[in-house]
Amino acid sequence: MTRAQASFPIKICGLSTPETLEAALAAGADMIGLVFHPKSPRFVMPDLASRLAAQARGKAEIVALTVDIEPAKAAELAQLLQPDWLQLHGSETPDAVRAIKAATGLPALKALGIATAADLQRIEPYAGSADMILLDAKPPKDAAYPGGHGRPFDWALLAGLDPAFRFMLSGGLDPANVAEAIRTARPSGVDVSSGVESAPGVKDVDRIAEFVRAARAAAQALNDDMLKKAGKA
Ligand SMILES: O=C(O)c1ccccc1NCC(=O)[C@H](O)[C@H](O)COP(=O)(O)O
Repeated sequence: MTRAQASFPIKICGLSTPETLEAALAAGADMIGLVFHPKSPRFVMPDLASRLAAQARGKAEIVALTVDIEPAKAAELAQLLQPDWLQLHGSETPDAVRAIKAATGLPALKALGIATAADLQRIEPYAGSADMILLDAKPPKDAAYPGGHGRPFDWALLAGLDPAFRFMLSGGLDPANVAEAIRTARPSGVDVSSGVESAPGVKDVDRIAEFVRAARAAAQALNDDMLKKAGKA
């Protein structure tokens, strides 16, 4: 079990400079995401990605974000970057997730876009393949890339999920709304990109620190509440 699977992971995605990565590490982020989708404003070239990964290694889990990557390419990326996780943010089927995992030996964080209650039925087929599910907003119809658009979805849709199901929540989270999102959706972790930026692809060190602080406090309050309800506090 990785650190992220054992705790309430807070992930800062789309980091692309040593300074903003340092801010995420100093704030106590558990996971940092590097985006390998060329159409993204957060895309990092392999050389820079390797340097950022070296900076983060041992301090936070490194997540390589890909979109519909072929297993052989994923194996090359895994060899180059030695990440702790692959985030699969395209339309990868459960079989594709299995093939990518077999080629890389890495755990998979599979992103699923949620807009309506019917979308929740897409979770179950990944039970035997993805190591963690990330429930995200769907991208705008004409989007050039499939994530990181800063759009929230209706968190109340998740209230009926089995409390034992561990998932990460993302989509339009920011320092001001993350506490409410955690109270409503009761996720096992959170992920942010746009909400800690001043412009697409430009991370803001103060917003990163505020986000981690707010998410950590809300996760602690959620945990206290669950212990209280279970009669353990
Ligand atoms: O961030 C991107 O540019 C990106 C490109 C292609 C696929 C996914 C991408 N981002 C995903 C994320 O950053 C997060 O996992 C998540 O969707 C949160 O994004 P945001 O709503 O911007 O906080």
